Amino acid sequence: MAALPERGEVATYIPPLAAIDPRHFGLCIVTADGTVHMAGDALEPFSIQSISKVFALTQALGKVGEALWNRIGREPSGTAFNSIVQLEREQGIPRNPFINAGALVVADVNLGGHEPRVAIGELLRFVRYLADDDTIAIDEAVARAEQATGFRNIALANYMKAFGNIRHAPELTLGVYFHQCAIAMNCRQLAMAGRFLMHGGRHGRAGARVVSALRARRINALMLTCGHYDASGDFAFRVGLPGKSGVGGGILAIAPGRASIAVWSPGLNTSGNSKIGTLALERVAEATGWSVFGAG
Ligand SMILES: NC(=O)CC[C@H](N)C(=O)O
Repeated sequence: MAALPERGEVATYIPPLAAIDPRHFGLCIVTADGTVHMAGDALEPFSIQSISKVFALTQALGKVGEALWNRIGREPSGTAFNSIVQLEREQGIPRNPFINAGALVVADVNLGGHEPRVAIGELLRFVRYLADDDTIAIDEAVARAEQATGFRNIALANYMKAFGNIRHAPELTLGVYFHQCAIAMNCRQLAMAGRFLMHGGRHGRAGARVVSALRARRINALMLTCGHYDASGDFAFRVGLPGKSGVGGGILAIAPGRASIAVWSPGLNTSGNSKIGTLALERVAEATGWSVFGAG
């Protein structure tokens, strides 16, 4: 699937993602007053993949609070999303919650001694609540494919288990992780779900509190510094907003106080982030002046 190299290449290591047409493009911007702007395939569902790490992190912080940081760092890794190299030197403590190793520890926290389906159901309900949309569902074919081919993730979970930083049987923790990555959403649903991060932790501008303002600020900070793996610096340089990508080609970006933005284009750059999605966000930031670093 390298027919359109200027759009990047779709992820092929998860078989159902290899079959997605790279010509898709969708964009949804929800502004602070609740106005929804959409373009292209904004209502077409796609696999949110690592964007789920934002919602799972929020869930885990709700369960164990700041104690989470005893098991996960808050520094950019400078390595690929699925890298294992730092874990040996750093005693099984992942650099941050957005690389796969960190997200597996988050999944382990969310599992919390229950059956995987309890943790998965809880996350799905949380995402549906955030998006105000009960139709959001898990694509079971994607979850099964990841379970069958996710050897790197299986290695990461087992390696961290050896350090005692995975508390459950690794296959249970992996089950939670694979299912959260397989949540299917469209750009509109995703932008709606990101509103709490634009509104300082509130569901809408005057809505119920989802998390404290401090927690929302910190999640945004982690998205800015770690949301695009070893390309997080480049994303901050080009777009200037907290953002989280997924290998399904989606990106959720937050302009605090101004907008929640979701973009989807399945072709990826070499760091596994949507190539055209990043470009589109760069253009949106340029056109609107939205940036956490000041307009320009
Ligand atoms: N960057 C991503 O979106 C990676 C998520 C994917 N499920 C994986 O574990 O490899």
